Amino acid sequence: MKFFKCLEADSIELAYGERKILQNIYLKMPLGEVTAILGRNGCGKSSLLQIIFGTLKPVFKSVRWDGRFVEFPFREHHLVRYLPQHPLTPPSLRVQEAFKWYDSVVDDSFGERWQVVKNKRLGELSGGERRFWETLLILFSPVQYVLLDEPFSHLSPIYVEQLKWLILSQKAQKGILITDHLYRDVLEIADQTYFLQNGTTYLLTNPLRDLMDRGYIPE
Ligand SMILES: Nc1ncnc2c1ncn2[C@@H]1O[C@H](COP(=O)(O)OP(=O)(O)OP(=O)(O)O)[C@@H](O)[C@H]1O
Repeated sequence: MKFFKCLEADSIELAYGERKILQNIYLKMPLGEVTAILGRNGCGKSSLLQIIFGTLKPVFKSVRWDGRFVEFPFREHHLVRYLPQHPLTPPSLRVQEAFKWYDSVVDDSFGERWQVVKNKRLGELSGGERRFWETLLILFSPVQYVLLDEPFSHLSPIYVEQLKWLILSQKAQKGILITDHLYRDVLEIADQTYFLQNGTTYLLTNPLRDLMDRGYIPE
């Protein structure tokens, strides 16, 4: 039997003051697969990604890489990078410089769009264009895992399609954790999907049916 390496998030407890946000979490993110988290606004998805990345300190957590407990995953050499919901890069930086800075590789074969955009400053791009290139900055990083928090937000449908294709093209080399409210697009590329509700993760076995039953999408 073959065992695949994986990143695991287990027994996470998070509270903001008296308010419990996360309390019974288990996520298994195999290398070479896309793992998705869906859930209503405010259920704790972004907080969970930050805990897995290591920048948000919860009451308790066990984040393990290949079975080994990792306190600060973002400090581990080439382990993980995180795309937050907010802009990531200084607006004065040129796109090409940002890619160099992150050691992310988009070569000239990526096409005419790279030629057009590479010398522009990130602050000169539209909201959707900036989101697209910042997502690629993380996606093409030389790391084992990328955590993508709402990468489809602000993107027009053609960009969403391209991004889905690019995420799948990176799967051979990486583990990818994604959360986004464009659930149909997420389900299309996910190998497994968890639903986050009342602080607990549920692995979905029949995603569309389960999402209706849990009140995330209408009947
Ligand atoms: N620094 C903070 N202090 C207090 N409460 C917070 C803080 N950050 C987040 N929260 C609360 O914790 C809950 C979870 O927030 P989080 O951003 O993780 O949700 P989310 O599932 O990512 O939401 P969305 O889908 O809207 O992006 C929310 O109710 C939010 O108001």
